[in-house]
Amino acid sequence: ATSGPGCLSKCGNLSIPYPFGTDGDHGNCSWHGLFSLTCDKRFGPPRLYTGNVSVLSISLEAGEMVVAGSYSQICPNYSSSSNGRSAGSATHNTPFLISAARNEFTANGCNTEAYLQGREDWSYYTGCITYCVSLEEAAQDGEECAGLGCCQTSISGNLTVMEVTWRDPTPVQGSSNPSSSNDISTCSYAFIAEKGWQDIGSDDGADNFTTRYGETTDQKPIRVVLDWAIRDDGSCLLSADKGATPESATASACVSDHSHCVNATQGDGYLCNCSQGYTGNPYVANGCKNINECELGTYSCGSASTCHDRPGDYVCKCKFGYKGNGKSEKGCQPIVPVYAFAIIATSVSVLLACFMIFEIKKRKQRIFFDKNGGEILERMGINIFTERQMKKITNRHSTPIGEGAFGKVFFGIIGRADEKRVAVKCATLKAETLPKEEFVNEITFQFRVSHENLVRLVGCCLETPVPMLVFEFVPNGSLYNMLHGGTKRTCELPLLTRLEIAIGSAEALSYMHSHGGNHVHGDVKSGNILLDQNLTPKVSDFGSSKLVSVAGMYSKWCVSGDMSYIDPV
Ligand SMILES: Nc1ncnc2c1ncn2[C@@H]1O[C@H](COP(=O)(O)OP(=O)(O)OP(=O)(O)O)[C@@H](O)[C@H]1O
Repeated sequence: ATSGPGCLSKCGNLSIPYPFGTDGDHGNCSWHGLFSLTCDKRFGPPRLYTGNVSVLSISLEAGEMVVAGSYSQICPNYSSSSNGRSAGSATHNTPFLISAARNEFTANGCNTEAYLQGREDWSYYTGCITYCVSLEEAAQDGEECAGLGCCQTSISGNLTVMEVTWRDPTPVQGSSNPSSSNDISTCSYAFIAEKGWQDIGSDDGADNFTTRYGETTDQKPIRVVLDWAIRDDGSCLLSADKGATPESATASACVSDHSHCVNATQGDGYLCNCSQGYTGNPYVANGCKNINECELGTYSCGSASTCHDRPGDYVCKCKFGYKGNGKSEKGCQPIVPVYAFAIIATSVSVLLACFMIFEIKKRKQRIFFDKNGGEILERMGINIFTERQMKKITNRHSTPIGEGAFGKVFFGIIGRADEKRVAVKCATLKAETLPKEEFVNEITFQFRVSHENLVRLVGCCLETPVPMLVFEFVPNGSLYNMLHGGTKRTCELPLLTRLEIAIGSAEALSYMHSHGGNHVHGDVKSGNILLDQNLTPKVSDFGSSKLVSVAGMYSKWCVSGDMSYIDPV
């Protein structure tokens, strides 16, 4: 990120980010030559220097540089007077200032006063007094510097010149002279260093000063934090067309897209920062690069959302079935609320169950239809009704007109315009049907025979375990009811009518015996002789006992019929 070819981007392990650069042999690499560093390759690894001070690290974002500082010491054998050796530092005419926020002044020793004098006119003056009766009393490594063997104090900002001076402390009134009363013969040290530096152990586990009061050989470099900034180049300009927000502040050194200007931490001048969502070097063209938060894992998206990178930002897109903003506190909410899911799921299950019941019923109906020879009968032109049609015909079995051994008989109406009244026989007991072939023959025969004294078979429904038989409706009920039903009509039947009923019934039997081959009724009784509106007899149940027999009642003797009419032999 340096300004020209041949400029070093690294010195040893340290990066040299622009505006810093190594000038001299390699040309003008630093910004306006003001951030010039030198890389001393005589060391292995090479060391970076600003002037004669070793650079330890550079931070572009914070505008800080950490350098190796020096310390001042005074030892008893040098002098018992006030002035010892002193360490000074000067940063005037450089972009650097000693960071007041990040450094502090420390003095270690027993019975000593260390002063820090600063500013170019030496008008700044602060100091630290330490005293201890014995070294045992002095603050040890890691203990707080509170005056006993160790003292620390904050420093003022904007210091460009500093120097440490020493003086023996004035004896405490009432106590004996410390310098003569104790035998402490250690050296004292004073330095400016990064806050907390003294208490941070070095890599090999030893304290930065091996002992605070002993010889300071092989100690780690004292870390001093310097604030740097682009100085003498005006200050940040707020751009009106961008809403004059701090993020819109510009300055000539902030050349990268997505960068802005911020005021220097200390003193005049400014720093450049990459805008939020970008990182890199704002001092070079295109130096600020987008941060892919999704890849780095530095995003915070709610559980129902996924991270998607955007230039300078990221979005949390809600997963399928959710809506909202995964970045917001509310996060992504299900599009369909949970209770709606439950309702939908229940409805779907109910629908599914209904569909299955319907399917199972349909299959059963098909099985019975096939078993009862439905296809053959259909081909023969027999009226075959579906179970649904039967419900409609009987108006859901709403009008029962009688009950026999076989089951119940319901009144029904077929058609609308030319209404045909019918009697529908439905089995209520578990019954056995004839084998398919015989059943088909019998139905066909019943359907085709036609005699005015026979109850005509109109059709059948084959979708039930026992087929439903549909007969023409005979309005005056059975002869039995007419004779014994307790109505006054008993006396109303004149002899001639009775004879006509007997003749009509006999003609029906004769017809069946002569036209129907082996068709015997098997259950001739007054209950099976029905009377129409003209009291014309119509023999019913002819062959229907054959079509359907009640299991376990008659079939086991191979005899069908009413017990009271059966030949006792
Ligand atoms: N075609 C029909 N028209 C009018 N009513 C009928 C018809 N068929 C039957 N019924 C009425 O239904 C009653 C029962 O008839 P069903 O033939 O089932 O039994 P049943 O003949 O009385 O006895 P069983 O079943 O033992 O022969 C009859 O008594 C009659 O009143």
